[in-house]
Amino acid sequence: MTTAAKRQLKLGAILEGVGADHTSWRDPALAGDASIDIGWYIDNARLAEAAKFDLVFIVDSPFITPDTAPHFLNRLEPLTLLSALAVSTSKIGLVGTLTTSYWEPYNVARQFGSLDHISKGRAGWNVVTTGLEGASRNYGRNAHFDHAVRYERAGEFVDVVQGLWDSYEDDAFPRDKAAGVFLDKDKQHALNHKGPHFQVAGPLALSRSNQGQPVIFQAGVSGAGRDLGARIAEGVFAGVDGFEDAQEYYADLKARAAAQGRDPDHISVLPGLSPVIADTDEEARALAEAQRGSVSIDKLLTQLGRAFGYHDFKQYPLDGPFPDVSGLSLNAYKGHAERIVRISREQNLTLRQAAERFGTWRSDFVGSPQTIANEIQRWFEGRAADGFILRVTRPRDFALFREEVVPLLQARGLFRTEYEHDTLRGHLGLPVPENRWTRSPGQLAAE
Ligand SMILES: Cc1cc2nc3c(=O)[nH]c(=O)nc-3n(C[C@H](O)[C@H](O)[C@H](O)COP(=O)(O)O)c2cc1C
Repeated sequence: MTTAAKRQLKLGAILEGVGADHTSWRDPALAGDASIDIGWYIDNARLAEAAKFDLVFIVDSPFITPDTAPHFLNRLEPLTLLSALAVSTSKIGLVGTLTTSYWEPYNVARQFGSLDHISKGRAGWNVVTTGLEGASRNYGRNAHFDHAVRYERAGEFVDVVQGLWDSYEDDAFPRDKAAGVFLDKDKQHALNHKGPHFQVAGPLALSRSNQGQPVIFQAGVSGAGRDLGARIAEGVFAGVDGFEDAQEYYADLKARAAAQGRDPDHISVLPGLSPVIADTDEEARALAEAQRGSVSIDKLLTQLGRAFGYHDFKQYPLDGPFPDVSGLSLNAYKGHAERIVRISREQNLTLRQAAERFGTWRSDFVGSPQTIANEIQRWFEGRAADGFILRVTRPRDFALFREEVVPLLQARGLFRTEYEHDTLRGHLGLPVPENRWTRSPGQLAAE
């Protein structure tokens, strides 16, 4: 485990345009088309880079309903968008979400491998299996893969992609003009994967980048999700519910990684962060209350239903107990749905209280810049987080965080004042993965 002296906070910025909630879009300072305006993304990626963030993060899902939150209703495809950001920035990491349920490993290996070359080693892939059942109907299926099958496929999918990324040894291309030798054929390798879900021959027509391979992110909550994250993830976007829940998640994920023979320091736990910042704690609390109060109960019930595959909670009495949903197939965002049910039962929440608690991002970070910095430090030093992923939408909130909170973290020696590396692996303190075809027999035997 890294000693406290060497540990540095990691900060990411989710670029969410008009917002994944139901009120940010009404902010007068936010253009209504921010989610489809490449200029908005370039501007905010550059602001995050100027504040020395580790990465920008693009979330995604291939299914919407009329009630979906504004940013998700009308947005750009992550990889297309990140390629434009790659040529508009020079240091910050570029992490995109792509589902393993409705893509092919060969294509995904090419796309993220290409982004890694275009960005000179700054690409990351947020591996999701898609929790929204409706996505299946956009890909010719009548039903979504069962949760357990989704994760089985996802594990094999990532293994194939990482195998394809190693198709060429790093010195496979001598490009010897005098001798007329472009490729050393002994250093090109076919994967010839044959598994329960995928058969992929390879090789991939793309060499490795200067960070070896893109960084793998994940956001599992359920047992299966955590096990997959512990095996493959180098960054985990954690959806946690307060400090104690975050400490439990952090300890559990690191233990699962160690149990699978991994260095727990090579998996960063990064909870989402939606701070509400004002000059004083009182003003910030009032602002948070006003923001929360501005979301209609209808919208809160819709957002609550999203974790249950957009189940319609409007059919139940608002001030009655959280309804019995045991008949629902929790095949959507299983971990989130199970946690909502558990907490609602444990705390005897009414449906209204559950909608207010889980229907919008609850912020544990409300206060003056000092208060926010203190709470970030408490989570970081209390091993509840290795860093955070800041949700970027309202300009004022992002500006306050960059200009008021980041300098406090830097003054405390918790966060970088300057980039020391050029790749995403470098920023995150991750090793460049050895090419499997050039590992020594001893290393292969040790695996
Ligand atoms: C902060 C955060 C961001 C997420 N972003 C996405 C996303 O962009 N696309 C997606 O399909 N799922 C996303 N998820 C959902 C996860 O991939 C996963 O399905 C969910 O956390 C439930 O985990 P489980 O499947 O292990 O129960 C996100 C989850 C969290 C906590």
